[in-house]
Amino acid sequence: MSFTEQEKEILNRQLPAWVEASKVRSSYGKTASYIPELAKAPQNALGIHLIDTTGNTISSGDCSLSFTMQSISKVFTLILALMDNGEKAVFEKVGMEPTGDNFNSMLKLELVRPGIPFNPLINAGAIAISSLIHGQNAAEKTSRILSFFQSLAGNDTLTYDMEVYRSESDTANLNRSMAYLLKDNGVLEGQVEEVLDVYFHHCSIQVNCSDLARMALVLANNGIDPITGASLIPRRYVQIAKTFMVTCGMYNASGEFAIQVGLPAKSGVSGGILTMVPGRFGIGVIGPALNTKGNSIAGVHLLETLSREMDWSLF
Ligand SMILES: NC(=O)CC[C@H](N)C(=O)O
Repeated sequence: MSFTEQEKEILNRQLPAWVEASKVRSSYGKTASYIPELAKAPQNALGIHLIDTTGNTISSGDCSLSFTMQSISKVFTLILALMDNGEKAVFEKVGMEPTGDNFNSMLKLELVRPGIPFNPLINAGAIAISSLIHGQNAAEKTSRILSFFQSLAGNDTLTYDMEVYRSESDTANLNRSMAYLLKDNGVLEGQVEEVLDVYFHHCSIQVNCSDLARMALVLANNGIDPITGASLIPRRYVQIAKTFMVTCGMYNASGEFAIQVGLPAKSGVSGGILTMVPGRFGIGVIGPALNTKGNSIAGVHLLETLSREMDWSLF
């Protein structure tokens, strides 16, 4: 369904002011620095792009900014792993529950038996998912992921930011230790370093807000790209992905986000957020300064405003 005349009128009139008001929040956050390359992002940027099912778009702020998908990619590698292996095989390796811990925590891998990651959207779970992607070797798996993302974004120029890839790969001591623990627990298939290479590659796929919005639109439309009519994801797997986005997509701030915004969403440490109004719009947001939970501080504020003013909460 297209933007209504009233929605268009309100968004065109108010969105720039809402973006400006949320931008101010950036000074209370910080760009991620544990991946050194990410610290170079413009701290005060904020942009948003919306697309409806007939292809109308509305955008405001710093929408031309490119950034890496980071954890947002986990939604789509989960979907590809489901398409490759089916539900049963995937959920033998990862659980379905939120952790309440930080996204890169390995605490529960030792505390709870069996030592499988709680869900596919935390780092441990996404690394396990990377090992389930079909392909002869890391290069083939990586290129299958990239082509899948290109088709979802309707953009065959999507590629990796190799600086960010190298920066993460060179400094990923925590993810590396987690991956070796998973291997020891019998969760990871294949060679640990190969699995990590696939994971670092998909985290470093470079996008802008309009790519995210278009990918979100496919989820909002239950797996069919409404612009081309192509059926890209089985509906059941979209349902699984959207449910995880509500329960775990904003890490251990997912409950608060569900109350304040009430939309399925996934954030990444580059400051991107992919969200949607199901059946209606895909939405991409970028705001590199993060809050203490690792979510874009200005981006979350902007989505809270939009949801409240436009009455978009699903709940
Ligand atoms: N929260 C995130 O976006 C984390 C992704 C990042 N590549 C990491 O593994 O640490």
